[in-house]
Amino acid sequence: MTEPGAVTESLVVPRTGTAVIETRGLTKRYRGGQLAVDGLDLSVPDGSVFGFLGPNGSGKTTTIRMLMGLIAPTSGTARVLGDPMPGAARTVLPQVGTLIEGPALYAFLTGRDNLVRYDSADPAADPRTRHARVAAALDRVGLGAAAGKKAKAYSLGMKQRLGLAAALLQPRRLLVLDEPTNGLDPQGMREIRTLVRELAADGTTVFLSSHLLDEIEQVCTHAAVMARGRLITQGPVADLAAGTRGRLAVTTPDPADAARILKEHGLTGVTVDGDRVTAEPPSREVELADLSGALVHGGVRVRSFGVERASLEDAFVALTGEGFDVAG
Ligand SMILES: Nc1ncnc2c1ncn2[C@@H]1O[C@H](COP(=O)(O)OP(=O)(O)OP(=O)(O)O)[C@@H](O)[C@H]1O
Repeated sequence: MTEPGAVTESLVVPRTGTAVIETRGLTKRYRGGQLAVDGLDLSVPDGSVFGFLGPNGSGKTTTIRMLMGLIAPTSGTARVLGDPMPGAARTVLPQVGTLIEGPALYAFLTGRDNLVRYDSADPAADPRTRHARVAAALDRVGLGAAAGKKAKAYSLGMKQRLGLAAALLQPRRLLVLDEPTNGLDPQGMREIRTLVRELAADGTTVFLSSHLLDEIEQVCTHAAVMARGRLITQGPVADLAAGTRGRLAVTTPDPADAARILKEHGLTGVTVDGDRVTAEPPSREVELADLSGALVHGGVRVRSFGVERASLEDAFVALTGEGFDVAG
């Protein structure tokens, strides 16, 4: 006989497929006339690590400001955790942890006292649990041992983690992080990325903006790609590049000869980087065998030969016709 409890449990439907952030035609034109965000339809699935990717100036920060109710859209709508923004800001924002434009820290206070002060400014925060919550948040971001140090002695990466700890003082359904690794050294970047993965594994949806393609590929399950205020594409990261063909790559100690032969066979976009020669792949699969044959006949010693999996960068270039300008 089935226990009633077991039956009930099997009926619990996980919250999947719902959008934590949803925008329709979201548009922002600044007073000077600048169209910063243009008709954005964004859908951020529950439980995703969602990368909001675009070169500098593509409208990411403006979008985040609208999502958080900090500025009003010119037109269109935004829903966060199912409720309209900015209308429902008072009920929505307490469920959202944010790290936008770097944490505001008091340099002469310790990391711990910064968090105590931050928590005290939150009217909804229970002072009786304050010290326990502060300690837990510091541990969560790996700052337990440095909690007694003044914030001015923290590295940039530690300051950023302290900002994240502030966002984690309350249980959150959604974390919104604007360029969380900006300005950090590789070690600091790794720490933040690891932390983001851990937070997501705990079930928190993470929405993070970045102008770093490899960061999105490393950390995110889903992404939206912006260029000049418009959404180029969105979806699972694995699918975004799937529609794009990767490049033909040849590794060889004879790169100049290899490049010449590829060009002679009509290949375009041939570039040489050390012992690596890449090109736009030929349009028909059968030509690949002819090409490798031609290289060998031409005396090129081939170490490796093949069409590589397309990266998000390849997809961006294919979709926009522009290079992904990280320097912005
Ligand atoms: N307050 C403002 N008034 C007028 N124009 C603005 C304002 N804020 C941003 N812009 C312009 O809107 C466009 C989008 O800027 P936004 O900051 O949203 O882009 P971004 O993708 O976040 O880039 P970044 O990473 O450099 O902040 C840019 O052309 C920018 O110059």
